Amino acid sequence: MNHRPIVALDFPNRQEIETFLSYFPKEESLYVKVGMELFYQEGPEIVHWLKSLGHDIFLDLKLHDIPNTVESAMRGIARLGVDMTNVHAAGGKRMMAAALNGLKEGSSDGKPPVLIAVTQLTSTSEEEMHTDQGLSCSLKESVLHYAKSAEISGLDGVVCSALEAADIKEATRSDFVCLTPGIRPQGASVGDQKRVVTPAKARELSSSYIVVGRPITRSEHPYESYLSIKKEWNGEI
Ligand SMILES: O=c1ccn([C@@H]2O[C@H](COP(=O)(O)O)[C@@H](O)[C@H]2O)c(=O)[nH]1
Repeated sequence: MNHRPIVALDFPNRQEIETFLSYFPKEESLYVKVGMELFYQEGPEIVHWLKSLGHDIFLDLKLHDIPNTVESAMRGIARLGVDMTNVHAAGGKRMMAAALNGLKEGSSDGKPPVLIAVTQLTSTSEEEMHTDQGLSCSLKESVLHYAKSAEISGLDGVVCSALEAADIKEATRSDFVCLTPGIRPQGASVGDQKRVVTPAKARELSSSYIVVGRPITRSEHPYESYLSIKKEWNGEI
């Protein structure tokens, strides 16, 4: 197994990314996450630049709007040539189907990016879900409900905590993707995350991809931290 953790490039500008990437060997092809912070500052050019360096891109903009708006936005995202992107499952089945349609229409090579849906953010606890969202079911039930909705809408998978991945895999088709942020090596600071799992545990619990930000980006030795997390994720330590 040689799976790369997806590195969340949560930086405010390209200059800070250049500094961060200078810790990595030039030939190391990474799978990186471009999120709102970076994309809203630097725009689509940041995607083109990262691709030109040989990196794979997960564009994490978590779209959530009326179906027509999301469909049009996804047409543009497909033209950027990213590898994976996402919406919020809470936008509903019609919105998710429209997102998929937009991606298909926008991809000139007939290979649209992988499309996944956020179920419950990994920074949300069960208690917060009850009070903030007014839901009375368990968090796991809510996540499973959103995962099934995403599958029915034709999406490739979901964003969830690794804590829910095994149940989702059981309830969906065999190649359904469970991309799991909220990853923390043993003893690392949890920050604002609530449903956290170590890289080794995420592997055990059937995550398809792990997304890791601060344990790598805020490390004094980013490349060493990346390699150590990658090894743990691949079951090598
Ligand atoms: O439910 C979600 C969805 C997305 N994220 C994103 O993943 C990274 C995690 O960063 P850490 O620094 O490792 O906490 C971040 O970019 C989030 O936007 C998530 O954490 N949870």
